[in-house]
Amino acid sequence: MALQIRQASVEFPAVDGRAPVEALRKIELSIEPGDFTVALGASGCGKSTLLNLIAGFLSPSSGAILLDGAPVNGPGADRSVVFQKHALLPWLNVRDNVAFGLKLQGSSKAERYAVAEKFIALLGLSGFETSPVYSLSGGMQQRVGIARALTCDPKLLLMDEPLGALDALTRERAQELILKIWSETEKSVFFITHSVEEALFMGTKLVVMSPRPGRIAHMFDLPFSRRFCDGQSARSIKASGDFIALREKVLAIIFADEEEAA
Ligand SMILES: Nc1ncnc2c1ncn2[C@@H]1O[C@H](COP(=O)(O)OP(=O)(O)OP(=O)(O)O)[C@@H](O)[C@H]1O
Repeated sequence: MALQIRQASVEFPAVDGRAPVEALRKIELSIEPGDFTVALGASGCGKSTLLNLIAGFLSPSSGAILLDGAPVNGPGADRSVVFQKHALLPWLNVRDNVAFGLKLQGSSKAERYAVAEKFIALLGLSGFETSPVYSLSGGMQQRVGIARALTCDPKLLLMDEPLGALDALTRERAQELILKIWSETEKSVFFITHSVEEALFMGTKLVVMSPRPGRIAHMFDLPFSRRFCDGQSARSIKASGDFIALREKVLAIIFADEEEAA
């Protein structure tokens, strides 16, 4: 599934006497099958607005969002969203949370539990099927959220800072897990983060955005996630000279953009 964003702008109307907000200006971006596109940028530069456009939660004020050439008119089962706060249903156990999307689609209990089982295992949650989600750690709850997003077999997984609330060690493990799932399922991913290191490690394509108005300031093709999927360790990738050099380059760009915008 290919997604094209063509000259898309979003302006939020004036509310309570405040000026309208030009959240995105003329965004031009393509996501091809298998791409892992990461959006990085200062707070308020429009990353979540861009994700909401792709998800179909928002319509552009001008321009177009096309999925395989057809305009996106709203949310669809071909796109699933994972939020920073996992938005689980606290009164359901792990299995029923994971199977929830399929229930909404009308699958039988046997069908949805069979699919849920597969993703519970893929996310390393076997043995916790009947645990209430509130009894799990933050990292496990986030994995339940990712398993739930995967059960509907979306072509494009949209992740809005999914690892932002995790401690450093859990976050590194979750990064590796997401890359493993991405390479095994061959899905396309659109991933938002505030961490330059995470962005460089995870993405095949990096989109650096700048604020006021939100726009794409820079784009980079990245090799590191494919190296990880080919067997190189995450630590050795993050400690490599080309990774560190690009990290410093991207940091310098972001700081320069922020100074310019200030
Ligand atoms: N529903 C809304 N109504 C009005 N303004 C909005 C709305 N949603 C977002 N904005 C504004 O649009 C701009 C972009 O917001 P957005 O949440 O997309 O940025 P972001 O890059 O995701 O920020 P963060 O990294 O802090 O999550 C901000 O100035 C924000 O205040």
